[in-house]
Amino acid sequence: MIEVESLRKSFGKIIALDDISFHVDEGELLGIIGPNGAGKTTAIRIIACILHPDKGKVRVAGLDVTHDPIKVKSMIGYLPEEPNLYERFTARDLLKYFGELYGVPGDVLDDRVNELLELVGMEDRANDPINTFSKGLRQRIGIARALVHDPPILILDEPTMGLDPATAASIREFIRELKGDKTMILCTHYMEEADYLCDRVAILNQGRILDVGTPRELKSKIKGDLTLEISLIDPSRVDINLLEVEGVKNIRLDGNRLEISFKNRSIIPTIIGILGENVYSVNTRETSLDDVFIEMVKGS
Ligand SMILES: Nc1ncnc2c1ncn2[C@@H]1O[C@H](COP(=O)(O)OP(=O)(O)OP(=O)(O)O)[C@@H](O)[C@H]1O
Repeated sequence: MIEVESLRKSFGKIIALDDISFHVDEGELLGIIGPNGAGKTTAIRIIACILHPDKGKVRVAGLDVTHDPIKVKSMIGYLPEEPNLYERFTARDLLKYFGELYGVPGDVLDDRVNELLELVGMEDRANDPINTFSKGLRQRIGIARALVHDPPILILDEPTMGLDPATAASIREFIRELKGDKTMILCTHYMEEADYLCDRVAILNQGRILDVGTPRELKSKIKGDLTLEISLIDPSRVDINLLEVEGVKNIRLDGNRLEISFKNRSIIPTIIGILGENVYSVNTRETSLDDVFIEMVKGS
């Protein structure tokens, strides 16, 4: 549905995107994760026809974004990082205004607006002006605005940034409910969010894609499926070479904290045996996308 090929974009001397390629299949939710300034927003703004690329190609449903920007825009709903909403409009009027702008026929517009207000749980605030809304309500109305022309594609830039945990969770559930119906791109700094929602995740750093895969593939490739967190009594007595037994995928020693990742829990007794009485405490946890992100960005 979306094909990005050898995309480049610079702002003066800053190379924001340095030859990136990826695709999003129809009905898929692709996450883009990366540190600040990695180029995430630049990439999605080019796909949404807000920025022009310097080089490379982006096709949306077979249409080239530089040749057919109007048609492409009509297929995309875009929630920017900070949606610029018309403050004095009521929620209902804002949605009607954008519906008209996108050419939603008058006879279906009222129903569509009511449906969207219900979908984002804002029927009771429909007639209140935007400037009375909290950040969470603004995000909800921003998402409703992005959906007003019923686009097949939804692009969300940090939809839960700065929201309290309960509101963030309800927005995540909302995105999850749209899965399959819409082709989606989600930029996020929250690794758990990417893990929970995304079919595949692209890791972007300094304008380059480090890897793309399902959260499971990425975790397994980098770290194995389990991580042993060991608190040591005397880190200077640890010989890392001895711990590199078969099945161990990654070892990190930081102060008195030792992290060892592996695929199969059967090697745990071997490792504990090697460390012997130097072990103060042990904890086992599943490898997270956070681990993958830190490891990849550190090594790039
Ligand atoms: N309009 C602009 N003018 C100049 N530099 C820009 C502009 N937009 C982005 N950049 C630069 O391009 C690089 C990529 O920025 P971008 O906003 O795409 O990153 P990001 O991954 O979305 O970051 P964040 O996670 O902080 O939102 C950064 O170095 C940024 O400063």
